[in-house]
Amino acid sequence: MTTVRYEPSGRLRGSVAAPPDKSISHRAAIVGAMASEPVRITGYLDAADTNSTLAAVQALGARVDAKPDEIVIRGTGLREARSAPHPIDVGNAGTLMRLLPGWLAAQEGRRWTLDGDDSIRRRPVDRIAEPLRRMGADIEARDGRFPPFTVRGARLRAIHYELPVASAQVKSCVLLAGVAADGATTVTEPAPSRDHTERMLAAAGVAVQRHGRHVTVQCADELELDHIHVPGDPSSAAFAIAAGVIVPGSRLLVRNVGVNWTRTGFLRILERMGAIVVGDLEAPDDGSDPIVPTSEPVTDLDVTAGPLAGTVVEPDEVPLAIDELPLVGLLGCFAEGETVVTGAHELRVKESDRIAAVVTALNALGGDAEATEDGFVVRGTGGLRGGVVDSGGDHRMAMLGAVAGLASREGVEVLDMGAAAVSYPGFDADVRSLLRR
Ligand SMILES: O=C(O)C1=C[C@@H](OP(=O)(O)O)[C@@H](O)[C@H](O)C1
Ligand SMILES: C=C(OP(=O)(O)O)C(=O)O
Repeated sequence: MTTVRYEPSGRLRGSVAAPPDKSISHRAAIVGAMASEPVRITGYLDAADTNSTLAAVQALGARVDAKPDEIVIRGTGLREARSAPHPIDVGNAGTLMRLLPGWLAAQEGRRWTLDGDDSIRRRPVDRIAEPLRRMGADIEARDGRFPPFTVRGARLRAIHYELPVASAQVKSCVLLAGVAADGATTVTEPAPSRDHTERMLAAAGVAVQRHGRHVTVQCADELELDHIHVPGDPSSAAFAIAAGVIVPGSRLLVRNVGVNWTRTGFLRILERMGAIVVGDLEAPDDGSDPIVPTSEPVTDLDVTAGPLAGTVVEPDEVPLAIDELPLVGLLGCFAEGETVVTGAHELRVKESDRIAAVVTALNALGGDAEATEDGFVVRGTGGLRGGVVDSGGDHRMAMLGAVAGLASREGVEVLDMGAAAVSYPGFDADVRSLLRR
């Protein structure tokens, strides 16, 4: 376990490029494996989670050629995934665990087991088992809910599925299964969540339409796309942005940040808190236009430190900022008044229970945070003293601890900082490049 200490940094200056997007990389590898012709992927994320996805699609018969600046995947086609003699290891990656079964469910007469690390074994899969069973596949999970679990493929029927929770992973699983089912599959979301799967399927020639909260995919014979470019990850960029906002005197450029509006909830929350972050964001879509975009916009963000005010994050905003909510808690310690996150019960089933983890970490550093059933309340205390944060193996908690250290009065020691490699292996080097030399 790597322990790393982050000292109070003084103002941050310079520029960093956002690392490639984890969500889009997972999807690119899976869609590449589902395609019949080779798919070239540029900007693929080289991190633990997305490497698990490359290994998984190889185990299913896709060929992966990794070159220094691109990956070429020669897929098996929509309905030809190969049987695997061993369980597929999803490692720590919830997105892989919940998206891949959508494709596997459509493989008639074949069966796979999926398993992962200790954290993954605590994360529920009944949320994908239910719709996939309704489509005709069979899923058996430990205690009915947890990995390891098996997926038995079948000839799938199209369904209309109303998501009980706003989850892009469950939506994507059903849409991927829908592409290979008979007919048109519709998913209804309680609130919009990231739409990378819809955009990528539309780019691959699948008929995808959105009507308000409903997304419909028509079945297809094959996916056709020859190139996918992965933009920078706004969830990873959020750590540098947060540091730039709370370390007094900072001014940073965070380059190549994906700004698909379904990922920029954190930037809108920051704006309400009074932060100065300037860039060319995609405008939110009100759901009235059925056409799904096929591209992923990017921008450079210019970040300046300044005073912050507390805010309330409402349930509908949660899916649009889900992985950044721990950082909203951290920012709350530096803001005037109260910062409240509501409707975020889902945080309890991430790599760790992120409601408990955030509250424990912030209080250990001298903050004033309280857990609620579905979120937290943080009272601004004018900053943080410092201390020790245990990441508990959760990459986002590790990086939160590091940012807290830079902005603290006495520094922060992060236990198991190595967890950052799940999504952002270059995090420590990027942060240190912003320190005054
Ligand atoms: O679809 C995705 O790529 C993701 C969706 C979110 O999970 P949920 O769908 O469980 O909210 C998010 O927390 C995760 O990091 C990635
Ligand atoms: C929750 C996350 O990812 P996953 O669900 O893919 O493990 C995350 O990256 O914060």
